[in-house]
Amino acid sequence: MSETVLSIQHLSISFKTSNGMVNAIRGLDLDLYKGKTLAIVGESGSGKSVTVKAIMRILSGNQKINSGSIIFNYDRDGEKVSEDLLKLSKKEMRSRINGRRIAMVFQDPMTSLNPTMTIGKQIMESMIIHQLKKKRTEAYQRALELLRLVGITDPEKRMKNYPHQLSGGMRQRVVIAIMLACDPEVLICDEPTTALDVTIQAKILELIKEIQAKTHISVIYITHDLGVVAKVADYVAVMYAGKIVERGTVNEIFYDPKHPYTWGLLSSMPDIDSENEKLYTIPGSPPNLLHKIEGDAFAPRNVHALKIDFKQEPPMFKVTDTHYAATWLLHENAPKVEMSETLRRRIDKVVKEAGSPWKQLRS
Ligand SMILES: Nc1ncnc2c1ncn2[C@@H]1O[C@H](COP(=O)(O)OP(=O)(O)OP(=O)(O)O)[C@@H](O)[C@H]1O
Repeated sequence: MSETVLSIQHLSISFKTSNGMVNAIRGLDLDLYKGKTLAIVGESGSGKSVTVKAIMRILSGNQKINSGSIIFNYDRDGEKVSEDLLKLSKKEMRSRINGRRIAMVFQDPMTSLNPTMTIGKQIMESMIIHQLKKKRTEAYQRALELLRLVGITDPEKRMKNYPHQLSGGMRQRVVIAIMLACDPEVLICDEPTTALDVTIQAKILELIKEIQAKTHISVIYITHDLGVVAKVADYVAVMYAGKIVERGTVNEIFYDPKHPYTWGLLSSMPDIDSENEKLYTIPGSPPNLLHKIEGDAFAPRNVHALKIDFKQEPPMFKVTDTHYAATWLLHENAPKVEMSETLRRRIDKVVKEAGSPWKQLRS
């Protein structure tokens, strides 16, 4: 296993609201490895965005970090540095980390672009702000190089364009170029293709993979689209109600999932033939995070729940060195419950058809 770039340990975050404290992240542990892609998946409200915003330290003012650390390991002038991002001031985050070493691509490219500035200027600005030593001519050459890297033809001409002169897919490419301008160690992608049409989505995903192969950047992908996960991820973390309930390599999560919630997510993902089939949806809805959760947060929705699930939270059981799941079904005394035959058959089918893209799931 490669080096750990980011390590989140025992993270707990609440938000103060007029109804009380929302316990959005309830003890989260997660590692990102150098040069690898980690996909964080889960239903809406499971805490994916809050997790990555905590890394960037861009949570809203009503946030309260109750405990935990986010250790970032990187090279600074040839020296290995290990810092807890939660201990840095906002100013330090802005000047040394955000955009410089950890960059984020959002769903809507316009949130990251300045409509009144040419794209060339925006890419160069990013380099000049963060790497003061760069000369303008050097920055110009590097901007051209980055536009080529993200697949933009005729970059000299494009440098003079304003964002509104580009298509949605092109804008997202430009955002990626801006984010790469400072050679960050980590790129966080928050549903970066959701706003784009399906063919453009595939191209952007391909692009991020190509860039990763060239630059060995580490990528965190947050999405509720398992089709995207199958295409981009090396590792997958499944989130439910502010916790990681299963994590493993992409193969382990797709072909040997252990948590009933992961079974549910995989079952609700359409394959190419299920166009006219009624898709499975996980019964019930996620818990209200304003209230204290007894036992396993997924228990009320889990048809395989055991008595203990309603009383005691399951620990992370080890399946392999890379695969862990928080379900009492993995306890040695638990009854033997496997994923349904239908899901097994579907997964087998998809494995056989590997390479054929699963239809995009959008919820
Ligand atoms: N500023 C805030 N104030 C109060 N609650 C918040 C705030 N931000 C997030 N939350 C709550 O934290 C929980 C996790 O939200 P988060 O946005 O991380 O979910 P998500 O998994 O990213 O969902 P989606 O896929 O819809 O983006 C939700 O219950 C949400 O309502």
